[in-house]
Amino acid sequence: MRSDDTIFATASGHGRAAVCIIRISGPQSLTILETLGGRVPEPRHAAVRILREPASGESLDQALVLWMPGPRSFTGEDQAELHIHGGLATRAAVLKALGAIAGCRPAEAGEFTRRAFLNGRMDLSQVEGLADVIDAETEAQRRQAMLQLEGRLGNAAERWREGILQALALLEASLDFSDEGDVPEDLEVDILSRLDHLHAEIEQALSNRGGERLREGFTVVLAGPPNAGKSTLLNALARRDVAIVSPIAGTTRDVIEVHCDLGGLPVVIVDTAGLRESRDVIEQEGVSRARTRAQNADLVLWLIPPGGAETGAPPARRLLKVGTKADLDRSRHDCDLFISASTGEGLPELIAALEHEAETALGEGDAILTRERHRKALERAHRSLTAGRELLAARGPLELAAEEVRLAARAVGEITGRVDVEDVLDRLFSSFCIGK
Ligand SMILES: Nc1nc2c(ncn2[C@@H]2O[C@H](COP(=O)(O)OP(=O)(O)OP(=O)(O)O)[C@@H](O)[C@H]2O)c(=O)[nH]1
Ligand SMILES: [K+]
Ligand SMILES: [Mg+2]
Repeated sequence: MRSDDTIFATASGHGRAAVCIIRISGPQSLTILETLGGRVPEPRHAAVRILREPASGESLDQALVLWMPGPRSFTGEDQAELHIHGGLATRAAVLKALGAIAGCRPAEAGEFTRRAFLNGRMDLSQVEGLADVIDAETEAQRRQAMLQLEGRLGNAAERWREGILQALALLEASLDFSDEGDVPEDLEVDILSRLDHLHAEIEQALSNRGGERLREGFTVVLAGPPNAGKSTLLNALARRDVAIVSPIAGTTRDVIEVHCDLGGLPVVIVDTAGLRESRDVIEQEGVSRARTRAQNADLVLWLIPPGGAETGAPPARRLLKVGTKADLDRSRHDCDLFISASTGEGLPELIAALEHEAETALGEGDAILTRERHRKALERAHRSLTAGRELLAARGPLELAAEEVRLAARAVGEITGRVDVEDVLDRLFSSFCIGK
């Protein structure tokens, strides 16, 4: 992979479509546009051109073309765009013509965005924000992703890093003083109070887990004895026939997931095998998977059919007891809610309860951290700041305190990619699709 190659890829989805957008980025963008489409339009002005196969002159398609010289482009390089017709043969013909041009090759996954990052057009947290904008399935996820793309996390991280570096500069200065056996006390007090402040801010950001959960979705596991009505409820919540329902106990074995949008919040509903002792090895596997999913869920709905026991629920972070088949009988005690998937009774109340639970867990969209990667980096920064403060307060070796503060700055810098991030890069960009 050479970074001075000119790369191209379809930026729109796969399959037949009215229009297909091909992005081109790199030093040859201008000549490629000229070779295929003739006269190049004004920068950032769309124009209609007939695209021609360079060798034969045969017309390939009528396209809308754009010329976007760097550095004011997405990647920061010279870029061109071809909006061609989205037929499969048209697309194949234009891509083939592009691939035949020397020094021009198909882009790798995430390569456009990688170039944007390397050219300083966006920081790593914005790159992730962009990925999240593309993956967002609900309104709350979209809003959070946009805030990250606009720099909410990146700006916070930069502010912390600068604050830490300022404290470090003061520490280095007092190191010089201490060589003369004379560390001004007010300087140390100043450094400590700066570190305290940063420590508290980072701690607050870490305490909010709503962002990561909003990205991943709030997980609700439907659990209960066989025939409790779990799959029937899943189908009712999904409003489609996702899972097989039958009067035979032990119908469901696999874990079945449905992504729902409840009031703009992402909720993943998970149907599982009925919990019981079984000699059937396949059912045993299903039951073991059900228990694992229940343990990791944000919420377990423990479904109790008429005549069923309220006990036997798997260990869970949070659990609601739901009496099912209320049309038949509702004599069970101690249920939080009653529903009947057949008559629809109690379903609005159940959905409202789920919305409320999701809202409480996902927070108000004010979380700054949205990924495990951010949390790991910030936790390391927090630990180093703690160690640095303690060393300073205990009048320990200043060199060691300074080293901890330096480590904290580096850890915070990983969030935006300002320091040593080669290993982070490959992992991140390889999760992108081609053409991004
Ligand atoms: N009367 C009535 N029957 C229901 C209701 N909900 C489900 N049933 C019936 O109960 C039986 C079992 O339903 P399922 O949804 O397959 O139950 P399950 O908990 O998924 O069962 P397993 O997958 O075997 O563990 C089916 O015959 C359903 O039609 C309800 O609200 N009222
Ligand atoms: K069943
Ligand atoms: Mg089932």
